[in-house]
Amino acid sequence: FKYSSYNLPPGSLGFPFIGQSISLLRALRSNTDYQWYQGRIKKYGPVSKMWLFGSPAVMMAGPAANHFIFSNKDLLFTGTRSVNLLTGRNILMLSGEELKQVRSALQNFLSPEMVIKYVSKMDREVRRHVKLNWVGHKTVTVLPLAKRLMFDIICSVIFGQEAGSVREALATDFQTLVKAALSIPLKVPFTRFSKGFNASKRIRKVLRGIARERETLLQQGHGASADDFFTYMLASRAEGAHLLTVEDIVDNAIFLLIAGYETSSVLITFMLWHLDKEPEVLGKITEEQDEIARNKGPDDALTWDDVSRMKYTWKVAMETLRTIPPIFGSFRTATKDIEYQGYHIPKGWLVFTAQPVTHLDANIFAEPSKFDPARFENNSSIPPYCFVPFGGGPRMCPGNEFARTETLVTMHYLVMQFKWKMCCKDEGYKKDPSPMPLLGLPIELQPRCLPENAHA
Ligand code: HEM
Repeated sequence: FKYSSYNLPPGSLGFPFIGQSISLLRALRSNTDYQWYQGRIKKYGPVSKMWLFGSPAVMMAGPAANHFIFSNKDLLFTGTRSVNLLTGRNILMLSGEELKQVRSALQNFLSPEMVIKYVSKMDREVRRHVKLNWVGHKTVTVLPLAKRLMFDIICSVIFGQEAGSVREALATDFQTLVKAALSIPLKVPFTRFSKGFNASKRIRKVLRGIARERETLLQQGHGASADDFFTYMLASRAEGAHLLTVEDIVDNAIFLLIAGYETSSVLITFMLWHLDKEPEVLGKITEEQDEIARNKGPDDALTWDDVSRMKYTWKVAMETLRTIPPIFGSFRTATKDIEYQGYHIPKGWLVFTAQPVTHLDANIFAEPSKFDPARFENNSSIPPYCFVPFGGGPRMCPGNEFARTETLVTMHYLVMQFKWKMCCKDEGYKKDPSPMPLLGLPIELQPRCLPENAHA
């Protein structure tokens, strides 16, 4: 009734607050989400309305919808209530001048010029992990190991020299926090949410302490050589680049730590999952990595130049991101009434687009279910807004170069040192909502005979 003068998109809103949430979450869990989106598109067309996650929502599909969502200035990022309560005032919740300042600071901190400096830290962490958790083991379970590795890498960049002690203290709390992010925000003891909330308080206390310490060091003129996120943000504040308080810097550090390890660990896990089924692709990656190793001494760390030569390995990563994107969709909220393809979208409604709709469209990617890294041979043949694992437009993932580099460094050492076989050949996966192999991907490991002169 409220919208009687509006031309709302087709589709039923269903039960208020619940609507289609359970049905979408169920489809994600059973890995039939693509069929779920297609079912709606067939029934209502590429734009349709529903209730989702407590809000009236509009699902849009296709490259034009991706473009619209990524670039419309009246659509804002929104976290769920749980995410907002757990992670505080981070980049996802900001708008206007504050967003501009934070976005620019994070983008600079993760820019290619900075990532070049992080390669040696990544190399050190990957070698340490491989030695500790992989070498000498007959079987390992990939997902938890990849998560811990990616967490330690992002910690080494956020905390700098003190990363070791901080990450030991916080790793479990971060896992609890991430698990709570999609829970119902009930502060009742022993619920997922209240455990996450307590974890977030502990994390915030430790990070606040570190930030204050770095602030004092900077004021005393001792911070110049520090290379951690806190010093970087405090120094850029002193130069007038932003006005963030210590509390804001802590909130953004928490968000970076989460954003920085969940997604890339999924990518690494599914690269190994695909490679187990694709011996030819594995052969080509191995050739590329052997060639890089051949030109290095046994203890030489990988360099930016080495990473830049891993072109085929990155194509395999892109094909993995196309087939199993770590983030299934982009969500925004309309800050005022807007129009899309003749339909009205009222202020306050959620708008979302799902990546698989374009990633698995046969008109864009021929034989979409085939795993074929060669389709990325010529990137310009992929039309704009069709391959969007990192989103697009002004809010595109600023960590994409960081993710590319840590993924390639990790794949180098895994491919060089091991052959692997999935313990359960037909292990499938679910999305909860990030994709995860049903058993976490247990694999049998065998050390690989290295080519002559190769480093490891
Ligand atoms: C394979 C790995 C990754 C994937 C697939 C990925 C994907 C994404 C996507 C889809 C978005 C949201 C885009 C949107 O809705 O428009 C995003 C945002 C973001 N990502 Fe990533 N990401 C990855 C790794 C990383 C890493 C390693 C970092 C940090 C070190 C990072 C930091 C961020 C941040 C800060 C945002 C929010 C940007 C903003 O609000 O403007 N991501 N990412």
